[in-house]
Amino acid sequence: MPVEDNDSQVVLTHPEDNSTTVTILKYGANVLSWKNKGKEQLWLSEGAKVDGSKPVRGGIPLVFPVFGKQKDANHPTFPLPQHGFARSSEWEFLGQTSANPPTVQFALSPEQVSSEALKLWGNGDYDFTLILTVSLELDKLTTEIEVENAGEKEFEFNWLFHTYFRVPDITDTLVNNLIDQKCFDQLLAEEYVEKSPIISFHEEFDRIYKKVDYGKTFQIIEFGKVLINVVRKNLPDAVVWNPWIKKSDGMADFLPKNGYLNMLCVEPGNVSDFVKLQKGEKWTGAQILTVGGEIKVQSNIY
Ligand SMILES: O=P(O)(O)OC[C@H]1O[C@H](O)[C@H](O)[C@@H](O)[C@@H]1O
Repeated sequence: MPVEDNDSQVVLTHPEDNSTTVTILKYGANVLSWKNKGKEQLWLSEGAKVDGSKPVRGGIPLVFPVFGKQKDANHPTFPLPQHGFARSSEWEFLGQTSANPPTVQFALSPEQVSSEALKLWGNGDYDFTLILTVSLELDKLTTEIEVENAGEKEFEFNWLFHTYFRVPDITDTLVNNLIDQKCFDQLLAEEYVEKSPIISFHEEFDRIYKKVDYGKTFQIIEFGKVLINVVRKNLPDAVVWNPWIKKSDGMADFLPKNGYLNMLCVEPGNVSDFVKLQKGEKWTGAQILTVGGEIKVQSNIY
């Protein structure tokens, strides 16, 4: 069975390799697991709630319509909770759109969002349709989002795939191709230009890399081997995050407590500004994740 629809989850299995699978929770349309040839690629907290009682800690949470907590009291996203409501709403499973590569779609529109949450965004005056498409290939997972303004009123939103990758040891993990990119360091609350040719992790890390050329591939590397390549379509920004000891200790659903050693978030999105959609307009963005391959060194001139 290439696609199984259980009550709360949808499981895709690659027709040519039954150890290549992806599991998606309908709540949040949160990818919980991506196994490539038997090897798990994503980190999911052992304390993650998958019963719809709170957003999932791990996998690929979906961030919409705001990233983080809005500071501008005049912006319509200001009343929303951190990272919006897409990750805490039950999405509708639309079904399978292709058998090979196995591909499925999920939808979110105001009917699926709690009326309390809806009211927190533009007084509930916005109408929208979100379609998430998840496609599983050998050595490759693609997640694509389409946002449509289905109402009368223009709205603005952020989008982000908050992808938690599983890594053997964060202290041996590197990320390349962010040199010379503008970034906002959320810990220092300062903007500067990244000068490291390759990023390493020795403490809490929380940076928003802004408007990075689409030709750039971010590679997660360990001991000279590429674990994952992250390619973006129409998602200019990337958040890189590891909570380290103190921050993960403060998150009740972050388990085991030393789990920060085995995870790294590289999160493609549109968060440094808002996407604006007029009535009837559509916008799409995607992340394309592939396993392995050669190291690519890309400066700003390549
Ligand atoms: O705890 P959450 O609401 O899931 O947010 C988890 C993290 O998301 C992003 O990566 C932000 O850059 C972090 O500042 C935040 O801590």
